[in-house]
Amino acid sequence: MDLFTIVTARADYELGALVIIDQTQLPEREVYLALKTPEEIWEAIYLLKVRGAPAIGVAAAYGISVCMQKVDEVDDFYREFARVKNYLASSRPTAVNLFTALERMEVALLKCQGAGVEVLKQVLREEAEAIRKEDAAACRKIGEHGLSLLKPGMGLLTHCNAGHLAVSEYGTALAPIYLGQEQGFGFSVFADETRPLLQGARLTAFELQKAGVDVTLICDNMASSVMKQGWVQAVLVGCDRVAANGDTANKIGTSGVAVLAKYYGIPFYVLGPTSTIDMDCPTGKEIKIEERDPAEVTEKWYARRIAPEGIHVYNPAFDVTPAELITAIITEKGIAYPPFSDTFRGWKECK
Ligand SMILES: CSC[C@@H](O)[C@@H](O)C(=O)COP(=O)(O)O
Repeated sequence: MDLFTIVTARADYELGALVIIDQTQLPEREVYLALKTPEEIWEAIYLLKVRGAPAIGVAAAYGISVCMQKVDEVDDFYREFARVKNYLASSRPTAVNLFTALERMEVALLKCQGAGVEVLKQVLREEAEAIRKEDAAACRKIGEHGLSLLKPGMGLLTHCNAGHLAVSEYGTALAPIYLGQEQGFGFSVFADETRPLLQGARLTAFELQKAGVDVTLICDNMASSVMKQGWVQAVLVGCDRVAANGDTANKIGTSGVAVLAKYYGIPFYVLGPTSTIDMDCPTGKEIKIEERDPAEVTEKWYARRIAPEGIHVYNPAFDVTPAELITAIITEKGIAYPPFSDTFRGWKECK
């Protein structure tokens, strides 16, 4: 698929850079950035130039690997690794993939204590690549499991962007849609624009249109109207962190869509890799919700300021959908139905 030629994040070791497509410039321009320092990588994650839970994890893994290729003293290696790891981990708090990817890189490194610096660099390169490949493979499986719950001709609704740009290849929430497209399912998809940063309008609409899917963009406050008219038979959303009880953090506005789906009797599906399930987080209450710059609400993306100067703004980037509103959670390992925790435990135990 033409869409899949877009590279969300990759390491270019000759250039000494993490290369990403700048998602803030989509859909107008497909611009790639070569990020060479921890500061540039931190800023790209913070400013959502690379975003989406798995993509942030992959970018951080490649990013730290690229930065560590420049360290030649074995004595400095572990100290510098810890410094860059902690720094990158401070870029965004909610998506667990950022932390698990960086932890995995550290574990790989710690297994090689006593090795020479070239071995350590190689280990980081391999681990980062393994993280990306596992995510891509998980997406395909998520798509297959998700598609088994859908029927040809269905109307679907999605919020934010959990597609190719947020992971790689099929994405998570969009994976059944891409697989269905390949198999002639003829879905019609409603993409919520997703205020305030418009990931739905800028990214999901772009992706689905490029893939030839029948997609209609709606403002967030139109979801109830399209559901009421019977145009939506299932909601598919991604996730940034799933607590052990199934409470799910995803882009702000997701919980509102879940409430609407419950009201209209529409199944509400959460799709993501098992790496997004955080068994150390018992419920959604323990998930840290990122709060962002008020300017994202008052002026960003608009030609002029749209709110009075000095207005108080509350700008949480995510919200938590309670497990009781979720019909099923679909991962690469299968489909979990409520109560979710036993299934999660089984998945986590058999790695
Ligand atoms: C497969 S991506 C899943 C989630 O990360 C996605 O739905 C989302 O909320 C992204 O938020 P963002 O702030 O754009 O990083």
